Amino acid sequence: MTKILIIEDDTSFAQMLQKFLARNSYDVVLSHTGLDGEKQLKEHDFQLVITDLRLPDYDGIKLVSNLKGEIPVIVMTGYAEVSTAVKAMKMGAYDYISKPFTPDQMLLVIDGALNSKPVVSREPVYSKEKVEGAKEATTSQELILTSEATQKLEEHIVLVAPTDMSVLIIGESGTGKEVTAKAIHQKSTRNEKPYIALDCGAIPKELAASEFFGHIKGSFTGAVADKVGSFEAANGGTLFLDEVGNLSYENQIQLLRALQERKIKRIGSNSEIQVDVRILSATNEDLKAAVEKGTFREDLYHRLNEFSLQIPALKNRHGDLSVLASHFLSKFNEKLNKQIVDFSAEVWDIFNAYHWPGNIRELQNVIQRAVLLSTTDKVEAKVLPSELMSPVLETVELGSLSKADFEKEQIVNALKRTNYNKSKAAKLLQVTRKTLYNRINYYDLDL
Ligand SMILES: Nc1ncnc2c1ncn2[C@@H]1O[C@H](COP(=O)(O)OP(=O)(O)OP(=O)(O)O)[C@@H](O)[C@H]1O
Repeated sequence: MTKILIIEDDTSFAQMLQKFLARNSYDVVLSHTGLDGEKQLKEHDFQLVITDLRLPDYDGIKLVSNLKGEIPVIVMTGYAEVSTAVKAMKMGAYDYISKPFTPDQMLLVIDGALNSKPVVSREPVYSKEKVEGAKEATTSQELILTSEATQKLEEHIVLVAPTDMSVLIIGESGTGKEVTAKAIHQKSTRNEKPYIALDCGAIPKELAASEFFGHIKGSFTGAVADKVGSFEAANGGTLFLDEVGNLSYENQIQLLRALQERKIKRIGSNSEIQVDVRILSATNEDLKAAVEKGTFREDLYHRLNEFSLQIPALKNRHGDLSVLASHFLSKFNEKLNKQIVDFSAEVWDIFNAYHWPGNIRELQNVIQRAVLLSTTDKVEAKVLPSELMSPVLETVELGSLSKADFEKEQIVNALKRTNYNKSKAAKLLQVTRKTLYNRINYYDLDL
């Protein structure tokens, strides 16, 4: 029986969830504090953790980061906490679910998490042995790029894919860096060889070398059997290093050496193994700035970045939004056995006005939830999560210049949505009319 740990300080809600999941054949252990949750994790083997993000004695994000991707984690968030949820996902959480949610939504997210790939995906997605499966994987992971903002990106993918150049894929969380990496592999001459993905953000630094290069039994405490590292597993094919900016300095040196010499040694072994691997990597932080700050090695940066692809945030690719939304609508219609034909005009307006901090992943989650909850043949606004309805000015520090563009966009969107009625726009933004006027003057918005 699958064992799940729920960490939630609201005891009656936690018990309700426990009963529901027990009826669905899950073995659930409850913890009402972060510290007790940690204790339970030490004492039992869980296949999944579901945790509230705000615990009185503990920060859910810290818990996610401590687990380092060893067990999938789903975070439960309250109203308008998407940005924190996105942060949790960057730290390695599998997914988030916004309260209030229906039991069926929870089952869907649990199902996804339990079937998610482990930190190191050993599955050669497009290997020779899996030609049959490869087609399936391609359709389910279809890369949609249709807007002007992504036209160049598509051209660049087509040009760089057949080469052996290492590609650095840059973009916010959920913009599609991993699907882009898979698409490059698929369009390359290595597409019948393995594709291995390694999440550098989720491996503890002491284990990174063993993940990269493998080890032999007994070479360190915990090395209970021989292990093939990602370089060897990807030999002849492609190695995708996700969140590469999170590698420790020491791990950066080890990686650089392997890339320069094209040879590796398993930990504890003296024999060198020749490897032929194409490296794709991804980052959601500014690696150039990390180089300037001295936290990321410049030589490694240039090795990884023979070519770079910048994936725009969803809010900057509105031409793609409608195509992506329709794509996810048919995907979830099929998955959930529904026949919803479209979104209402109001829903389209909301989609277009929203800033999508979780990018395409968030859009996909919103549509999955909407398809599940819809009872008519059109998705209506009432089945959308509440955070989409109210722009999140309150999470933006007013006056912070780094957030200026975002804030300007929020103001313009709110005004458009209220037909330029400043009182209504101020209400929507949850600021006073006076603040709104001040911000309009401050930004010199021509309205
Ligand atoms: N262009 C796209 N077309 C279709 N689906 C997409 C596209 N981009 C992303 N997706 C979907 O959105 C989800 C998130 O994509 P992906 O995991 O590639 O993002 P990411 O940028 O690697 O995120 P993270 O930085 O959090 O790892 C996936 O389910 C993916 O299939």
